[in-house]
Amino acid sequence: MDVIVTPTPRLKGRIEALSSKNYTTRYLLVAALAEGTSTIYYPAHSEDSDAMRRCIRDLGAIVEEDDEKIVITGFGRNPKPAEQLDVGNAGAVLRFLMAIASLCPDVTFINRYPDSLGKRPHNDLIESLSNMGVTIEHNEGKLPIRIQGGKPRGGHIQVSGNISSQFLSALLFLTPLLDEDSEIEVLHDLKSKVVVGQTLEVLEQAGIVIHADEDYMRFRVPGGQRYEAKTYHVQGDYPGSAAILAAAAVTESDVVVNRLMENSKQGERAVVDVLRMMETPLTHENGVVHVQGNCKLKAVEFDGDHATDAVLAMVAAAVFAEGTSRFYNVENLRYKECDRITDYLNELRKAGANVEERQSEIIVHGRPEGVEGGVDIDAHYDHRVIMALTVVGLRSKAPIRIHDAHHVAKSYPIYFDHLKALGANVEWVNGASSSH
Ligand SMILES: O=C(O)C1=C[C@@H](OP(=O)(O)O)[C@@H](O)[C@H](O)C1
Ligand SMILES: C=C(OP(=O)(O)O)C(=O)O
Repeated sequence: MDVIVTPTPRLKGRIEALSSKNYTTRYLLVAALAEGTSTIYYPAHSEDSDAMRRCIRDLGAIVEEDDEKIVITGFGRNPKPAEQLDVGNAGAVLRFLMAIASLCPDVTFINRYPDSLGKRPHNDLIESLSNMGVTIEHNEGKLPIRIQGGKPRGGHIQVSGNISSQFLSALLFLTPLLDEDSEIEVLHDLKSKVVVGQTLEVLEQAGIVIHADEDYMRFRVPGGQRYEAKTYHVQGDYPGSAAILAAAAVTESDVVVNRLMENSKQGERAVVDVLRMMETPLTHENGVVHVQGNCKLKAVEFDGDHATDAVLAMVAAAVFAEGTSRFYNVENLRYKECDRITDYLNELRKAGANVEERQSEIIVHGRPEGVEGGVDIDAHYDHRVIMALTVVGLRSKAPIRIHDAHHVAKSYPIYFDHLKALGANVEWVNGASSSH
């Protein structure tokens, strides 16, 4: 399915932020790793969280749900031997479960998205798990991946952090269950460091003890621990809401988004500060962000690694800012659902934006007068590209058509419903290519 985004000068209304994808996948996992029954209130409903739910079920968790909650009876440290797992296009779900699958005799992760997740590298985690005694067959570090585990060894574990923080998070979920104590040492740089804070927060809520150095480069993990069954409440999602807030910033708007905690550990909450730095009129109080956009934005310089999943939305806002914006330290955007630097900037250029790339930087020469639009956009299987290009389309001179926009459901299936509720002119239409 495609979406046609027709220029929309005004947005107005109030929405509830969707629930956080990253917290939902983590709570599902720790609930599965506990032996009793846990309850997760207000879980996210998206392809990625569905992937985690499906896989923990395949590994033996009992999952029941109604409109407001999921109730899970976990398998503890004894997942049921599953032959195959299908994580869809979800990177974090794959990496976390690769670690947990090493408790199973023989599991293969299938390659259902060869042009997206199928291209992403997992070598760093494969190397760490192999050094722990797990046998792994893989396609040059990519899917399909077969894991023959059983009894991985703790001890001194090294993992590289310069491609993705998910490899480290995966080991933090696994090591408390091992017989031995572990010491995890992060090699090179640690990208998306803030997300590790979410992993540690959830582990602590699940009763797990981890001693982390302040810079998150070294961890001591006592072995022989048990995950406790608990009740969890999922907070609102900043990465998805970042696109809504950017849309409000580039239009004349009066938009309220509820359920965005000021003290959240989601790095993407920085979108509020960045929009403020860009001089968008807004307030953030008691979990409510209120944007009163006036179409006027100033350029900004920002270390994107603090808010990885909001960078594309911020770049979309910068397309209409006065001056040149720079988003630096973002190289690992190249290893996501698509190359979020080269592929994304190509689509932005088609729409008329003036953007440049460096290996680890995105530079935007703003066009406050608006961009031409009137083009077809390739989604590259990437929900965040779809959301960001929609923001650009709202302020284009002619409509843009985003092909295969249904991939927005990876994290935010109701994104276009929310935008419509705010008055945006967005319409689903049947796409010519149904193969994606
Ligand atoms: O741990 C997680 O849930 C995530 C970590 C980040 O990935 P990287 O660490 O690969 O940057 C983020 O971009 C992704 O959407 C979710
Ligand atoms: C990159 C993302 O997710 P993942 O790495 O889990 O596929 C994302 O949600 O933007």
